[in-house]
Amino acid sequence: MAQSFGNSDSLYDFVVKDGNGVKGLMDLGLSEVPERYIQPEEERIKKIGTRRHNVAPIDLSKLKGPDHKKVVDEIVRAAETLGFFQVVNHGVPFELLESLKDSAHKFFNLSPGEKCLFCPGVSPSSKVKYGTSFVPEKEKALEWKDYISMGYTIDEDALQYWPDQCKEVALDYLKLSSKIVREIIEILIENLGMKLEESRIEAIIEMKMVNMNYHPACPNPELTVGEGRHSDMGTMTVLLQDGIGGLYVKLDEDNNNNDGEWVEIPPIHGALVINIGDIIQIMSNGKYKSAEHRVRTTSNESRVSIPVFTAPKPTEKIGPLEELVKKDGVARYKQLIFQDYINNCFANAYHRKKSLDFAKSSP
Ligand SMILES: O=C(O)CCC(=O)C(=O)O
Ligand SMILES: [Fe+2]
Repeated sequence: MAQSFGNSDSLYDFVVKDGNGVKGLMDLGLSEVPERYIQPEEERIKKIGTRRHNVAPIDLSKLKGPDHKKVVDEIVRAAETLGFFQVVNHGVPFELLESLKDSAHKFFNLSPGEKCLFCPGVSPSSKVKYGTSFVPEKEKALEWKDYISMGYTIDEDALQYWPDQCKEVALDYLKLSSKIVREIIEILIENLGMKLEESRIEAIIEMKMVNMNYHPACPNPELTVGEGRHSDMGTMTVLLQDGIGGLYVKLDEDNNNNDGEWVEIPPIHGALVINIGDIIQIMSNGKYKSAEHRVRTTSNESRVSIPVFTAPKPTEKIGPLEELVKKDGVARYKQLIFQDYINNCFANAYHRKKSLDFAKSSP
């Protein structure tokens, strides 16, 4: 028998404050989504008629052979156009990818009480947070998503504070993904005719975090979103999605022949998705794209996705690379402190504003 929520506040308390999440809501046996989850028309995601971005994944192992230049060109082209691409032979073992997905399901299948041991204010570390939606206290329509965020500082803390169900695999994944990120950043910077010192590259990916996202099967996928439109505010993201699908990326409106069409990044078994973040778009003076993306919900299966986010530390100064500004004759973005950028992203996310607009230099 489905529990009824007398008003929107009691639903909010149940899902957000009491830590039941969307999973807890679905476990009540709802046959339709509550009002609070219904997205405005323009944010709903149409499955039918959406093209799949059927581009072969890039084989990273070939960077070490005679095809080096060809692989570099593929990476650069993808970063300059869609800002999303998939990679295989990336160094993260297949078994680890499988364990990650299993451990995400294990964590979200815990009771609300067990998951809420990681709720803000209760969690043993401010770097570890279980929650739902994005900024639920500010959002009119909630996202159909629960998540656990695990910020990295040192191995000992990860092994002490991250949830037992996933800490070991998540830590291995974070380390291997960081290597991929470093390698791709070096390629992208070199392609601009520059070389960054090792310490500078480390500085722009100093903050590292693994998230596990959980989108329960949803009775009304046509009305909801698993994740609303956004671009990743950090440097680069490595993403593992399961086989269910539903990740949509917006094509660059500047490319002629389309006006912001959304395409689906199809799941490829064993592949990882690479997503260029806002910081790389800013540093490259707009040459590489941080694309808007969002996630659809599904009616009959629960989806998991596991991103590793990398970003500068909050006090880091960011802006277009100086040599590039000289070459281009214009700075398309201003210099700013990353913390100010983060603050702006959180303040505007629920207004669906493009976070990158804040960094644009005045005309
Ligand atoms: O679930 C996905 O496929 C994408 C997740 C995502 O965009 C994010 O967590 O920033
Ligand atoms: Fe994202």
